[in-house]
Amino acid sequence: MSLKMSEISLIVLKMIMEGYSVSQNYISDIESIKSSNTIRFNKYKASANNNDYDQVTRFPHTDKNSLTFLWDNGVQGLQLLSKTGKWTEITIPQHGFVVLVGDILKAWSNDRLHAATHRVEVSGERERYSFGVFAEPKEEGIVEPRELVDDTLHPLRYRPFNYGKFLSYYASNLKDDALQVFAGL
Ligand SMILES: O=C(O)CCC(=O)C(=O)O
Ligand SMILES: [Fe+2]
Repeated sequence: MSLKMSEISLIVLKMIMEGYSVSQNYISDIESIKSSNTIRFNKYKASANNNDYDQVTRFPHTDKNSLTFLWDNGVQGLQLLSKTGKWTEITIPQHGFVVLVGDILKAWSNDRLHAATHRVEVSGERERYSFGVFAEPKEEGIVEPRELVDDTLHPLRYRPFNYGKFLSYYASNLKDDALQVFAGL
């Protein structure tokens, strides 16, 4: 499973980056600091009210890794915040999954890709279970946006940074603007 997921995450990563016509060298750099995937199960109580946060991923957040793959047990509840500030419910298809861009891919793409803020709200009587595979760089990997940068519309937005240090910084304050504060220019 983990090996297959690594392959899929690399294919999706490549498709996205090739869509932006970045050089093969750049894609190889991104690939070369790939790591294994972290896996997480989430459980959400049925009809929990909004103050009853039994699961931290109920809170609005962006994922701090590069790409996230999500499945659920058919009890919907995942919501994405649009750029215009509207929450939209996302249905994860029964035999499919949803891919979310995380902060690391946002940085690598020099903000061309948007890491959507998301949260979970469960209503109804059934518990929600979700399963996430989180593709991320090695802790010692350096995230360095070099391409997709130009002087006019897309000036460089992030300094090169170490993924492990970024995670430690986020873990120490849990603020969702961690990427901007830690590495933003
Ligand atoms: O349960 C979900 O659908 C979302 C989970 C999530 O956002 C996460 O694990 O980071
Ligand atoms: Fe998430």
